[in-house]
Amino acid sequence: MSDKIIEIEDVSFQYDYDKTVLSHINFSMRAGDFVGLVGPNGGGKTTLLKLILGLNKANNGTIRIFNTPIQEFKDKNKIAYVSQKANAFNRGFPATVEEVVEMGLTASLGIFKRIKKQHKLAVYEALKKVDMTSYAKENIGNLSGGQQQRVFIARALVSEPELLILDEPTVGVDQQNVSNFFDLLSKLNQQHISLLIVSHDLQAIANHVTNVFFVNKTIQAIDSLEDYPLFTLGGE
Ligand SMILES: Nc1ncnc2c1ncn2[C@@H]1O[C@H](COP(=O)(O)OP(=O)(O)OP(=O)(O)O)[C@@H](O)[C@H]1O
Repeated sequence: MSDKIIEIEDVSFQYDYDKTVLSHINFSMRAGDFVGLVGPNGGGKTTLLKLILGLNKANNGTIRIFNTPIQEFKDKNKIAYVSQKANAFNRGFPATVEEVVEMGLTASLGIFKRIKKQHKLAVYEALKKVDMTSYAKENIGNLSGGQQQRVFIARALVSEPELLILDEPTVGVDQQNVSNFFDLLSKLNQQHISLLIVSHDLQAIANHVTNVFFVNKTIQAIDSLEDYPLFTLGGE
């Protein structure tokens, strides 16, 4: 059995019949990889993530997730997704950090199940992994963008996924915290969580990931980000 956790072969995708967003994509990722996807705005990065998550359905080609054809893949707990702008809570949002992380257990618990002691422990462990235990009782809306993003990672980690998918998690986060955030991702990667991340933070990508791919309708593995001028990548 292959150790590839994602295998995409010759996949194309269109939202509208006259506009191909992704064309003949071949891509794979192995357990333990930390993969970065870069490319211009509108190049199809989020669309590709949604294909992998089963939220978009490919027009052609095949996708295998953890060695299973995507149509048959049911083990949703193996993958966690932190979407773009997940950190858009305003100050008045009535939930504590702890409660937000508990939401990550809803898929396995069902919404009306009581949170038991072992679930509280899982929430605490997840917060520990992102260095946020001291904020457990804080209102989520009172946290900075970078802190909120850590809480979302904790919410994603609480179900113990093997693959964490992140779509531009550092939008609106200042440079110092971007660097700290990527350090955290590297730490998780060392703890055997595979990571697939879309980001415009090219420097952070260059410093942390194991493989980088350039997505702009097609996909291409790249060895050095210096091969691509910043404006082509839509960098900030
Ligand atoms: N639900 C949708 N319906 C129709 N077209 C869409 C939809 N979502 C995205 N698109 C189009 O598909 C193309 C790719 O969008 P996508 O969001 O995947 O790009 P991206 O590389 O993630 O961009 P960005 O870096 O700006 O987030 C764009 O032209 C976009 O307008």
